[in-house]
Amino acid sequence: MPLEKKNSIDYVMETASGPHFSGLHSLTAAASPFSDVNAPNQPFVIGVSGGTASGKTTVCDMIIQQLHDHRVVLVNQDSFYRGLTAEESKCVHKYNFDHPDAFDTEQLLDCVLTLKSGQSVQVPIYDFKHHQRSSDSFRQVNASDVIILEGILVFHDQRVRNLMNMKIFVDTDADLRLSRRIRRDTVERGRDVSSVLEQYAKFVKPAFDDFILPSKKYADVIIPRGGDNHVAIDLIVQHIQTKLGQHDLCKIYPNTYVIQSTFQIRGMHTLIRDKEISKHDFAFYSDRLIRLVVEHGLGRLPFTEKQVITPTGSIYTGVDFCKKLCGVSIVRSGESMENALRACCKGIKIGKILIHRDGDDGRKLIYEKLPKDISERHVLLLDPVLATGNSANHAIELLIQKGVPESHIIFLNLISAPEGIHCVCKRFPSLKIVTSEIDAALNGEFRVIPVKPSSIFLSTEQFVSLTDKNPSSGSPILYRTARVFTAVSSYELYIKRNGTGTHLVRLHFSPFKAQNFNLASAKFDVLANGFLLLRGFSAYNLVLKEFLLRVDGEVLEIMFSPLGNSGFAFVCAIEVFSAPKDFIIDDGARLINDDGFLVFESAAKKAATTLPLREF
Ligand SMILES: Nc1ncnc2c1ncn2[C@@H]1O[C@H](COP(=O)(O)OP(=O)(O)O)[C@@H](O)[C@H]1O
Ligand SMILES: O=c1ccn([C@@H]2O[C@H](COP(=O)(O)O)[C@@H](O)[C@H]2O)c(=O)[nH]1
Repeated sequence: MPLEKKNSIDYVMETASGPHFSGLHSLTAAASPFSDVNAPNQPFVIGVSGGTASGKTTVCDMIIQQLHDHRVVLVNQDSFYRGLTAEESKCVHKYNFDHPDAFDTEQLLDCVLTLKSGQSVQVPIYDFKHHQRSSDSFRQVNASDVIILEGILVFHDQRVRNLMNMKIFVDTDADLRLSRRIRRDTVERGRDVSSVLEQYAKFVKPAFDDFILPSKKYADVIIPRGGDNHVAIDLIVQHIQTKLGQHDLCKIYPNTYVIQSTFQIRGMHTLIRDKEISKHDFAFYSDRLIRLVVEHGLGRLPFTEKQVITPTGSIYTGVDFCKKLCGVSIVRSGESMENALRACCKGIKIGKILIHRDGDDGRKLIYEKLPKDISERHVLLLDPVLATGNSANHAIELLIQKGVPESHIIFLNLISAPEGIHCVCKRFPSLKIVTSEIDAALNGEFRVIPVKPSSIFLSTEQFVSLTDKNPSSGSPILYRTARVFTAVSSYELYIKRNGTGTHLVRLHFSPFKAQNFNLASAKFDVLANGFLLLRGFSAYNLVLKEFLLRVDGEVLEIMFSPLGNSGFAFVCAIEVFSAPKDFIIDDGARLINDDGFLVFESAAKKAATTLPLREF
């Protein structure tokens, strides 16, 4: 069959037999071919060592402060002091706290390995005054992006060193360290100066020379003057941020860009993923996130240099935006990104692609409405969730068939799954993907649907609201207004959480004349979640149409598609009622007619129109 025919709306609608899914399909982790990349990102482990009172804790605090947009946990080697036995406690001044054996290194190893595996741990609490661990309390340390392991001997054991991605040695003058130690131990640890000096001479200094200083060679970075060295700390933080900001997939596919994560962005993601979020907040925060993605995507467009004269008469050399641009949303969910795109690019042209699954064999049908000159434009392809990537690939293929160079396509997502990134980037290496978060992987429970769950959401701005100025007497108010759509437009109705079930859709059409529109001359198709409800429909009188259809999910999309010369569609009112789940008998429904009866199989997967009541 010629492609033209295959892509025609008629063909799509004729052959449509199942509901449309937005491309978000669940895969079990086991089924995923990308298990290596899907494994949760390993935390970045930083080891910080140095002599006593060198400023290790101070440096760690400064790093944590600057890494404010990441989850960072600090693990102190001190927490793993074994604690003294009753016998040892009696002559504490003979105990060497600076020898590697003073620590339970096996427990420390376990702790870091557990945190690296993404689990939380209970870290012991050590009391320096009594040289004991607390017997009944622990500090809960949660899994995080960065683990900082700090202590005088954290570089001593090779197994601990091997867990570190970065090793920092804080190098502070010995005299300064001693003076700090005297002050700290007398003020904070209840010691007297002579015992501090005695311990220092007997254990602390020799252990520094024997174990700590020799471990300096393992350091990747040496920070002279500890916390006073702001330049070194800034450089370290920048390096960590680069490492963290770069998702593994961005290293594999350099054309994948994840917008820089901040607490604000993580906070917004936390909100929109919270099943308790209100509709209003969901719409507000997802829109904020989408705008960030759109702005980032626009930043990936080519630009030309431009000079302007400022009000003070000087020349400002800047850049000029790329003008040949358009948005294309993958219907249905992509439309939720259109407003953000319009807010950023005034008057931008927006096209639509509907990917329609044809049966269960994976075949797809495509309906499109794209700007005629799309081949000359850079395309921002919109779909908030990149899941398996199948729908995206169909949409991209279509754009390329329309003459858009692959490198002129920027695919914007709110949330991307690794499967989707692999699927799209492997096939289209020159295209760019911009996303605000890459999820761990798709799994059975992963069903983020970032469409705006407002009770009803109109996806277009190309509509006109009409009012009948001369209504016939007694005409209900419902029929005195209408919405006219001059382009493919859809309403998204958020039904309820997991609204799977049968719904009655009622459409009201009352043709009147207003402004330059004669509603009786409108000719259009109406689709609901991909089902063709009305084909080539015109309303010459007041018409009420009812349909029963099953909705799998939370969103019911009703789409109006103007046809032929009329160039517009209209509707006066839409009503949706929920029916009991088993309202339509799935198998065995029969239509009795003169020739016998017709048996319907999988009736619930089809749309049914109700028949007008007649008087006999
Ligand atoms: N740059 C600095 N200037 C002044 N005091 C400092 C500085 N760095 C650390 N200190 C002080 O020295 C003591 C030991 O510092 P700390 O960071 O706890 O070292 P460590 O963790 O290496 O034992 C603390 O009392 C701290 O306030
Ligand atoms: O019960 C204890 C345990 C340890 N110490 C001393 O503490 C330092 C290590 O901590 P820093 O914060 O790195 O200075 C070590 O030199 C031990 O001597 C102690 O005095 N009593």
